[in-house]
Amino acid sequence: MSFTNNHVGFHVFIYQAEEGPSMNPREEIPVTVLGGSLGAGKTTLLNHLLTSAGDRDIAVLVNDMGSVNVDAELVAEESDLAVGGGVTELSNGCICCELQDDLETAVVRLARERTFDHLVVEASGVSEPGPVARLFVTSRAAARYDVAGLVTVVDARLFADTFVGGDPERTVAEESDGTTRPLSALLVEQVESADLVVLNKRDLVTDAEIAEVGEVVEVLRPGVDVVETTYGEVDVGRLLSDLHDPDAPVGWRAVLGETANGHNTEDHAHTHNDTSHAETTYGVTSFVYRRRAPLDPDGAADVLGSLPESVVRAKGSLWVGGAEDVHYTYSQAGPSAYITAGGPWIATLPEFEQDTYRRNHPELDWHEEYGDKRTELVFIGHDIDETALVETLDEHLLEPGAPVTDGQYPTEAGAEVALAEPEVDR
Ligand SMILES: Nc1nc2c(ncn2[C@@H]2O[C@H](COP(=O)(O)OP(=O)(O)OP(=O)(O)O)[C@@H](O)[C@H]2O)c(=O)[nH]1
Repeated sequence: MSFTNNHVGFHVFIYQAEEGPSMNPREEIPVTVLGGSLGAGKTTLLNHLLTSAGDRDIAVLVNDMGSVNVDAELVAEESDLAVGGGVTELSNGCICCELQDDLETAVVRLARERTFDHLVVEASGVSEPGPVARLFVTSRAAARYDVAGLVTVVDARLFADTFVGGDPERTVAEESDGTTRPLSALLVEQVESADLVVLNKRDLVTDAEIAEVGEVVEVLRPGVDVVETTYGEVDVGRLLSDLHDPDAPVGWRAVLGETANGHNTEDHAHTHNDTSHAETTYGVTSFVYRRRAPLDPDGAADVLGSLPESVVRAKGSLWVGGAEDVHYTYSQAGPSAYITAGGPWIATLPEFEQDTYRRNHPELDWHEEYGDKRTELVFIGHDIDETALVETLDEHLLEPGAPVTDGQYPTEAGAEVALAEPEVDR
């Protein structure tokens, strides 16, 4: 079976086992959200899933935009051939006409109209699975569904080339509507939100490369389940099992000593005004740079916009000279680095607001003089020359309140400055 149409929206395929659905219709339906960069092997994995579904009735929802159309055909076609007509399209082949991109309406309606054991949603190429999964927790869909897992399919070859000293063929992730994001940032964020990481294209990397990729994945998302596959041949039971842990640690937060909700898990008194080290995990190292002083904006841009290649991931809070009220955040993943203006530091709020905030956030690392204002950056990578990096950053520290004449960053909340961006695909 194949079909073509020019609608934008979602396609749903339901693989119906011969015995019919086995679940109680009133139970919440488990949802697995499948993410991964363009070409990582999501469609290949979906085809494997549908051909190995056994007695499960699985609904697969794929984002139908431009090139993804072809994927929809592939899923239908291949599964059709392999399982003998078990895959059917919902609502005359396309539910997009009235629903457009309204995934929420689509899944609520799907649960009402059809009975199936498990929903698999393919998140589109440049998105992270997290926001799609949140839909099943916070919207009307929450009543009918339960998130079973966020699965990220990683192109192991591309990941190795991007983070393990290679030379990536692609550096920018592009959606069919023309939206682009640095591929490195996307790869990191997709791993950081995963419950299960499928390291696909195992055949294209050496044993040493896959070991290094595994190390980086582990430090980005400590304790995450990892499975290595070729052509997406993952154990279906494992893929669809209940894997989701909303409190699972994110690497950079763990290095800071924070939980998934941003709360500190330890007393940092001993690390004030100094760098602190996390355990070395599998040879990938991480450390925190903490100072109770602002950085000069030009210097920060220079250093943080051209970190050594040994740094895979850096993230944290910036106190910037000349914009002393604004809590900036910094985020780097491989060759991309951004500074974003956040809200005000708590220390700049009226006193009663500070008190209320601090009562509600007793874990907030508060300095007698500077409150929460701090420069606090986590660096994760391979054999980073920590001493050199710390010295360079220290050279750009300013006295709190020192005047800054140039190099200002925008101060309105949400404003972003790109310090480093990868070149568009060669
Ligand atoms: N060598 C190798 N190729 C693979 C593997 N898995 C998938 N491929 C190939 O990689 C290409 C992309 O695979 P897809 O499954 O279409 O990837 P995708 O993530 O669905 O891609 P988009 O839908 O474009 O985001 C195809 O040519 C697959 O045949 C693998 O394990 N090894």
